[in-house]
Amino acid sequence: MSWNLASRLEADDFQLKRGLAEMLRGGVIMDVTDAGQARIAEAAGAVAVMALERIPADIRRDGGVARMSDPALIQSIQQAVSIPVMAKCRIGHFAEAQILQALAVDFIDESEVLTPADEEHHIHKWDFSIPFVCGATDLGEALRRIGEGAALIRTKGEAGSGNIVEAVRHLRRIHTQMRELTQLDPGQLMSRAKTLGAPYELVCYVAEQGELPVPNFSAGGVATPADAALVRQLGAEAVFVGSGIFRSEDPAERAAAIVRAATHFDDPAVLAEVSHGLKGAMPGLELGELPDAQRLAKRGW
Ligand SMILES: O=C(CO)[C@H](O)[C@H](O)COP(=O)(O)O
Repeated sequence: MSWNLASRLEADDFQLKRGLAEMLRGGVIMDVTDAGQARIAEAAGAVAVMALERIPADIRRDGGVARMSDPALIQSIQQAVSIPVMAKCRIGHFAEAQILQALAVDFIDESEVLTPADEEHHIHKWDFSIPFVCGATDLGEALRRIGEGAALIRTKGEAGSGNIVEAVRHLRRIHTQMRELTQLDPGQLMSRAKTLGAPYELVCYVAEQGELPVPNFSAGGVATPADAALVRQLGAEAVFVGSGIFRSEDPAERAAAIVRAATHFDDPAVLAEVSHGLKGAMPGLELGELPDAQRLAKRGW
């Protein structure tokens, strides 16, 4: 295989992975912890589910080490639904990723929601035939993950918080940084690659195209239909939702409402209709006083 990044991104196998990510555009990917929840998600119109043992709010509450889910759980969810099934491995835990690949999940999420296994290295994702999704809080982090082979980026937000503020921060930051790149002279791009800590070829790509070479979704803290509409209007091409659905008082209704909101994100009349009469949203966390050690978005680099 060529080590040239541009030719790797253009290769058929990467194009296929990216195409799978593009098929999820406009939709909602829901965290589910059992087959019953997966069926609720599918019936509500989710484009994919993320199989995991605990939703992020419960991982946050329980503390301790959070690892890849039991394969039996993942397989029971694969059998329950016909939509794509994603599953998470720990950052840098390539052996968990190998297991998920053997289970033929549709996407592997190298996720900060689980406890990192390696604080220095993320997985070399080019080694895998299954596409990876990775989180990012800024453009440099997004381009580093793509440089390692990620076919889909999601802004991290602050998973399990029920608070949209970090998702908004990360989306705005990435879009601002991409716009800035398009204004630079070619002679300024190497210097910018250095400050971003990002591969030069990918910095040049964004400067020319004004966008990432893979889709960018949003995750972390979506709790209401309006939250989903907000991140879509800020440029997220699809939305991951976990705790906001299954920690609310009305998971099935809320799931369907969030799907409609993600689709009709720029139609306030539809947003008013789907927001009407829902029961209680998940309780949210005020993040201002949350110490860094409890911030999942700080995991990875
Ligand atoms: O973990 C995820 C991505 O890796 C989740 O899909 C997402 O971040 C869920 O966050 P929340 O529970 O706040 O909706």
